[in-house]
Amino acid sequence: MTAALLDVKDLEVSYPGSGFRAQPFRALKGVSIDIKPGETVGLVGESGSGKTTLGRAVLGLAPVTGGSILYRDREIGHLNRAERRELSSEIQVVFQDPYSSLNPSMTIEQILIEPLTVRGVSAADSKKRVGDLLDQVQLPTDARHRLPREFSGGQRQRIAIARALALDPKLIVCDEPVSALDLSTQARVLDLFIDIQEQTGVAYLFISHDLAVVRHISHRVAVMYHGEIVESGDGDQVTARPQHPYTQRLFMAAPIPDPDRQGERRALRRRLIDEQAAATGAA
Ligand SMILES: Nc1ncnc2c1ncn2[C@@H]1O[C@H](COP(=O)(O)OP(=O)(O)OP(=O)(O)O)[C@@H](O)[C@H]1O
Repeated sequence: MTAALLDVKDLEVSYPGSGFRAQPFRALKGVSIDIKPGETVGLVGESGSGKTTLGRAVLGLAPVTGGSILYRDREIGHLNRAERRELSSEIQVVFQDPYSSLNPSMTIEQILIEPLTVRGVSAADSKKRVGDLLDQVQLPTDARHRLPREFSGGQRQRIAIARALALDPKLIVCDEPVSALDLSTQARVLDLFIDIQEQTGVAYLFISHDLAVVRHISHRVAVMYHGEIVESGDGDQVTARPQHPYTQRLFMAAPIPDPDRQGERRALRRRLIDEQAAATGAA
């Protein structure tokens, strides 16, 4: 038993050649990363570096050609049907674009009930759960009868988060979930992610190209460059005193103060995660 919820080791992903690339393309080269229960690991990197590919691999959606992905000590490539079904509840995803990720013809209630119905939750329990989910993402309960187009980008992202939470996941892959939002909305949605984590103990793999966003939310940060993790560690260190030239370039483009107002809160959150993981590992 390890204390990690997710343990990725030496992961290789190759896309088959097609179109402009005749040869297979190695999108991930020996990537190792782990996430503890309740922890946020931020994944930062430039466009095309492989961040989404890693997120998709964790969701079982990328052509893995080597290495391993252990989720709660089980190799996700070797699960039977029942285990895969369980895994698809426990690992959820929130995408970047709140405009295209919600079915425009379904009401919010229908959107949130869908994953519950698939898992056989009764109609009465599902309706109650919708109320709880809207509450959790700080939307009014009368939102349930409205359509996605009646909401702003930030509110739609809250709905996407509520949908991801419907089945009580242990891990959410968040792929650039605030990149399409304006700055003040970004800050509120990031704080919502943190509040939800504190309430539920869910872990996040949080993908972003923005160092400040990743620093705000993450306990630990990994930097991806050309399909490899080139730097990782404590979020404050990586984001304020970067070592790799790529991270340094990012930092030069948008310096982040160190320490900042959130520093103490982050340090406390980090300590709690480490203590919990140590307790689990010892059990
Ligand atoms: N389905 C696919 N088939 C072939 N190549 C792919 C496929 N998906 C991604 N790639 C390639 O893999 C590399 C990594 O892509 P990926 O989308 O993981 O990067 P990213 O860091 O998430 O970029 P962005 O921030 O732009 O989303 C890119 O060179 C991309 O062209």
